[in-house]
Formats: sequence, C-alpha cells, structure tokens
Amino acid sequence: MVICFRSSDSVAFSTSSLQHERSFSRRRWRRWLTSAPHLLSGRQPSKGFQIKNSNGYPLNAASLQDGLAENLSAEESVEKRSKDGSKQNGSTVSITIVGASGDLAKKKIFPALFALFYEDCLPKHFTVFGYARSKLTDEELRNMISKTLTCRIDKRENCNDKMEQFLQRCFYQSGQYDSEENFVELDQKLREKEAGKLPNRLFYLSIPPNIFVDVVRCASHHASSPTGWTRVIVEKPFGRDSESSAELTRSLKQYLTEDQIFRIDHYLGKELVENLSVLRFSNLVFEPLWSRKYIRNVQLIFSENFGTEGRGGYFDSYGIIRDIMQNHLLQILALFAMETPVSLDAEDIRNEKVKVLRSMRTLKLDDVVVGQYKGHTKGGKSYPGYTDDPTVPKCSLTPTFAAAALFIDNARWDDVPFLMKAGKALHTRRAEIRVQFRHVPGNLYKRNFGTDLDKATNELVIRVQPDEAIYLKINNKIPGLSMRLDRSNLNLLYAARYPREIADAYERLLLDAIEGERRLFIRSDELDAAWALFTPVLKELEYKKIAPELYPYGSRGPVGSHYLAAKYNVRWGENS
Ligand SMILES: NC(=O)C1=CN([C@@H]2O[C@H](COP(=O)(O)OP(=O)(O)OC[C@H]3O[C@@H](n4cnc5c(N)ncnc54)[C@H](OP(=O)(O)O)[C@@H]3O)[C@@H](O)[C@H]2O)C=CC1
Ligand SMILES: O=C1O[C@H](COP(=O)(O)O)[C@@H](O)[C@H](O)[C@H]1O
Repeated sequence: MVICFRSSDSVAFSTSSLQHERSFSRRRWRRWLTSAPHLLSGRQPSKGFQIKNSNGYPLNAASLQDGLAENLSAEESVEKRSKDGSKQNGSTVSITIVGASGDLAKKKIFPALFALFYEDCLPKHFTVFGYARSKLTDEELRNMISKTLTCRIDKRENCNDKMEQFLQRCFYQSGQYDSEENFVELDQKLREKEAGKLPNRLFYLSIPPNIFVDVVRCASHHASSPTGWTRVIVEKPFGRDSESSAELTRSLKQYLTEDQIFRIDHYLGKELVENLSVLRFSNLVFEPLWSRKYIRNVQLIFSENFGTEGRGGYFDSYGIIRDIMQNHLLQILALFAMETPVSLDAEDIRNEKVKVLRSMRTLKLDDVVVGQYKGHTKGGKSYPGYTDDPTVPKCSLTPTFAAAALFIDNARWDDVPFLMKAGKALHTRRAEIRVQFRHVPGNLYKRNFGTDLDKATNELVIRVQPDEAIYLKINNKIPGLSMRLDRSNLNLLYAARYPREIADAYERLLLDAIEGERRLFIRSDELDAAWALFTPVLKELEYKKIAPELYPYGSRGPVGSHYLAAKYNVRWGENS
C-alpha cells in the first residue's frame, strides 16, 4: 500500500476565521486511522505514540472520538465535518487549469497532479479540467499531457494503467479568458462531472498576469462552487512593483477573499526549503548559533546554466530581480531569518515572515550589481547573447544577473550582510544557502591556518538543488604524527540517505491548496513588504537606465559581484 504521508500534512482545527475549515482529506484520515487502531478501539496509545500532523501537532483525538461515539465510520465522521455538514453523497474536487495549453501546465502542473494520483494522495472523487483558447477535444488534451507524464524511477508498478486512469479523469473546455459565456459552459461541464456531490473547486491560473483578473471575474461569477469551497492558485509575477502588485491584489479581492487566494512561490515547496525550519528549530546545535553573534554573513545563491530562450518576451519586462530575488530568494531569506513562530500554523509562520521582511532595510542602488549575458563560443559551440533572442529588443538593459547586499535591522541580525546572487546563463545550475560563521575567538590552532583565517571558519551549506544536501564545513586534524589541519564536510547527501526520488515542489503545493493549507503560500502583506524592499531600486535602475555589466554565456557572471561582496568583507562561497 502506498502511504501518502508528507511533511506538510496538516490538520486545521483552529477556530480562527482563516483556519476553521477542516482541511484534512478523507483518505488521509482513513490511513491515519488504519495506522492507529487504538483510536478505533478506544484503547490508549502506547507510550511515546501519538498521531501527529506533519507540523508536529497532535491530532485532535477528541474530535475524532466525537464522530466515532455516534457509531460513524471514520470516513463518515470526516464527511460529517465537511463544510456544510449536509447529507450529500460525498464531496468532489474539480481542478481547473486555466492556460492548460501552456508551458507550465504541461511541464509541471499535469505531471504533479498525476504524481499525486499515483501516490493515492488525491481525493477519491476528483476531476481535472483544462481551460484555454486553443481548440482541443478531451482526447487531444489527454494526448498532449500524456507526453509529459512520467512515473518516478522507484514507482513504476502499474504505471501505464495509472496513467490511463488519470487521463480518463481529465477533460477540456475551450474558451476565451474574458468570456462570461464560456465560463458558464465550463460551469455546466463541471456540474456534470460533479454528479451531485458536494463540489469543491480549485482554479490554477497558469496564464500571463495581464489576464488574471478577467479570469477571476468570470470564474467567480459563473464557475465558483455553489456550496463547497472555491480556491484560486495564482502564479507569479504578482505585479512589477509595489503599486501594480497592490492594484492586482485590490482587483482580485473584488471577487475573492484573501483566504481563497493561493499565491504560489514554488521554491517554498522544495524539499530543502521545507527542511529549513526543521533543521533550525529541531536541532539544539543550530538555533543558538542563529544570530549576529555567530553568523558572519548569509548567502542566497541561484544560478542557471541556460538563458531565457523561449521566455524572452516575458523576461524582458521583468528581469532577474523580479523573477528570482524578490520572490524565491527573499522567501528563503524570510524563513531563514524569522523568529521562532508561536506554532506551525500558517498564520503564525507568515506573521513571523512578515516581521522579518518589514525589518529589512530598503535596498539601495549602491548595494546592487546588475549584469546581462552576451554571446559566447566555447568548444566550437556558439551560445546566444540575451539580446540575440528575437523577442528581446536589441537595446534591452534588462538584467539577467544581479547581486545584492541586504540587511535586517533587528536585534538578531543587525549588520549581518545577507548577500543574494541570481543569474541566467551562468556556468552551473544551482540554488543554495551558505551560512558563514565567525572566527573562533583566540583560536589555539590559528598558526596552522596560515594568514587567511577566513579559510578556517565553519560554513553551513544547504543545497536546495541539484543533488540536495546539507553539509557543514569543519576543521579537523589529518591523521598522523604531525599536527596538520584539514577542512572536511559533515555531509547529509539526500541521494545517499534517502535513495528515492524527491517529490516536485508543485506536488506539495497542489496538495496543500486542495487541503486548504496556506503555510507555503504568500499572504498579501508579505507580498507588500517584499515589494517595498525592492521597488525603489527597481525604479532607479530603470529611471537611470543603468547599463548591466556584460558577462559571457556560461561564465561565473560579472566581477562586480565580487566587489560588492568585498565591500562587506564577504567572499562568495566556493564555485560561485
Ligand atoms: N513556464 C514556467 O516555467 C513558469 C511560469 N510561471 C508563470 O506561470 C504562468 C504561465 O506560464 P507559461 O505556461 O510559461 O505561459 P505561456 O506563455 O505558455 O501561457 C499559457 C497559456 O496562456 C495562453 N496565453 C499566452 N499568451 C497569451 C496572451 N497574450 N493572451 C491570452 N492568452 C495567452 C496560451 O493559451 P491559449 O492560447 O491556448 O489560450 C498559453 O498556452 C505565467 O504567469 C508565468 O509567469 C511561473 C514560473 C515558471
Ligand atoms: O520562477 C521561476 O523559476 C524557474 C526556476 O525554477 P526551478 O525550480 O527550475 O529552479 C526559473 O527558470 C524561471 O525563470 C522563474 O520564472
């Protein structure tokens, strides 16, 4: 039996307005109950055994018992807790991917839904709808997505059967994004498939941002669930600056409440980013060191070894700061630097993230370096420059690389540089967090390190991708009769420790959205704080027409980033 037991599994039993829905799926209840027979028998669990959600909260056993006391089966008990508590013939979830013909839908969303289906993590009754302007039949949609579905290396059993079963649950509706009529048609099709069950509806906006609001208007007027929940996943970019982001939020909130909006940042769904809080808050050896007292600097590094080919049209009006720094890297920074949340509830975590973001110093132009890749020939192969893309203006000043020094003006992080670096068309593909610790005061072994004491400091590296790993650089003695020191890694390499494929970030996030878990989605005040930090410098770069430093495709990026780091006595981590 495949057990769908993820690290973000959660039970929302809080009574706050944002959290009062019962977000725990029936299938997962059933599995937990099966794995905890004492709950059914009424026997006390053996010492040390406690059912918990992934956030570490004990399950509200009393609530479970309530249902059981009425002689309801576990499943019926959960059913009874469903939103309207009515005696409907079960509930169903319809997932509509708006922009189903697009790159993200094909590359990530359909494959993630299939992976969830394969793992038995989707509700028993679910339907997937593709919606876009392209004229496709159900069969054509199935054919299109079947090409992108894969089974994990270690999960191939019945793969073809499972794919077929999944595809049979996929349907297509062609329509315009601003046509009320077309959304009425979608609603009719959704109703048909929902077949009288309590309908819950999730819309995934996998479309260019200029049509978000049209879709939300039409969907909320004509295709939202009449009795169940309706949620909307919104893809980035959430605006270009503070004003446009606030405007987007205002427009969406004409039709949706904040708790219906799931702003996705897929980096928050990555395994090693999820693990950040676990590493920090559940290991005594780290949390006490997590401050200016012991940490010299923190580096957040993103690099890709390919350019913007094929996405130049989108990229040129955003650039790397908006594409990567303002969202992915800043979200990681907030999780890294936040104070201990009151609990692992979504609102408690997001409250702490907002506090960090609001304590940050607005970024200044002096603390930013921008670059743009140029064409390069290596080993007889030619790589195009950014402006060689026909969808990019020849005179574009859009940065494809940026480095920035950020500061958090609070007691914990006062004066600690948080250096960010993000770039396209660099020498390697990598995302990592590097924490460089201070020197050991009065180090007895300092003579053994020569003059460069920086080389002797500890460094913790959290490699988000590829080859997920957490390693700590330490000093040790080389075995032998002389006293010679060496640098070694205490290394948790995920591939060695957990020899199974790591789930894609979109799987975790889709499942969370289906279950109403908001912890990994961006709240509007977080977004405002993130834009407040970057908007002035983005405007200044554009207003002053700052020319980016050119760097060759496949290189390590502009040397300017090293000067920026040096200004704060920082050396970028190895290989970056
Ligand atoms: N692709 C990626 O890797 C990532 C994408 N995103 C975001 O996800 C969203 C979707 O991305 P992606 O799939 O790449 O986008 P696409 O450009 O592939 O667009 C998705 C679909 O939207 C429709 N569409 C495209 N352009 C227009 C237009 N100008 N007016 C109306 N409809 C249009 C097309 O469908 P049809 O013509 O059939 O209606 C297209 O298939 C975007 O917001 C993007 O920023 C975020 C992270 C990564
Ligand atoms: O959001 C984005 O992310 C991708 C990188 O995602 P990854 O999961 O492959 O690391 C990036 O290529 C793209 O430009 C950006 O919009």
